[in-house]
Amino acid sequence: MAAADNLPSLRAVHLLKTFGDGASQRTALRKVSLNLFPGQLALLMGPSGSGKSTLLAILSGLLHPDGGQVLTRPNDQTSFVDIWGISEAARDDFRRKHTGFIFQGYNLFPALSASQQLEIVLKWGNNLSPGEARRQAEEMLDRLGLLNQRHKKPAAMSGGEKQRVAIGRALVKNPTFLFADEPTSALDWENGQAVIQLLRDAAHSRGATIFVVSHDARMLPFVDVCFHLDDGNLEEHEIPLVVAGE
Ligand SMILES: Nc1ncnc2c1ncn2[C@@H]1O[C@H](COP(=O)(O)OP(=O)(O)OP(=O)(O)O)[C@@H](O)[C@H]1O
Repeated sequence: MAAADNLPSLRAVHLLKTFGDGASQRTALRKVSLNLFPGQLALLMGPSGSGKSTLLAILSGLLHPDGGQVLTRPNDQTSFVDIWGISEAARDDFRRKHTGFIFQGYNLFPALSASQQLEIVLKWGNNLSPGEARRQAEEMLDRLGLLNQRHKKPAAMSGGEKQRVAIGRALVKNPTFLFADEPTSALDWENGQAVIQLLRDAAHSRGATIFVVSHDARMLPFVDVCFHLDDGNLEEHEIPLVVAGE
């Protein structure tokens, strides 16, 4: 199991979110609360339109909730930061220093090679020298089976290659929090399993808190906790006792 300590690294408290007005109003989250811990790989499942992407965006500091709090404790600090109670500049800084994202649409820079996509994060986010950034970028691409593709730009990559580059870009800076929206959707199961194993390693060996939205039930045996959203209501679900790969 995960090396979780007894204090959460991230707490959501009574999150509310509604979109639109009048007849077109949609309530996406209804008083959603959860605790995530250091070293934990958490999965969020639920039907289409149940609020999964909304919750991910609020937890990761990208979408303002209508009510409730997101309390985070980066790098095992003793006190919590309320990410929606600080200034926008402080929130941007928090995201840059402590969080990684894997978006559904990859969000790669069209003009940059696979290696440069990772190097830019290391130079900008972690202040590494160009040489060290390249070394760490290539090490990560190698783990993802992409070293030979390091000079390719997104237009020349397959969907699966783009997805793995996006995953490498999120993992390479060793974030405290990693948020992923359908990270295995463009992958066959062999590559999907490799990605899940990487996420699991990042949680269990480096103590990251990883929150993954996925429809892929094959992920279940690999995760430490599973939440289910239904029409904006969150429940924690039992996961299988046999943990894969250990
Ligand atoms: N920007 C928006 N404007 C209006 N309604 C929105 C917006 N974003 C989400 N919604 C609505 O909020 C609800 C939850 O949407 P959300 O995208 O969070 O669901 P989801 O579970 O991620 O769905 P999927 O699995 O299809 O990606 C839906 O009814 C959706 O139509």
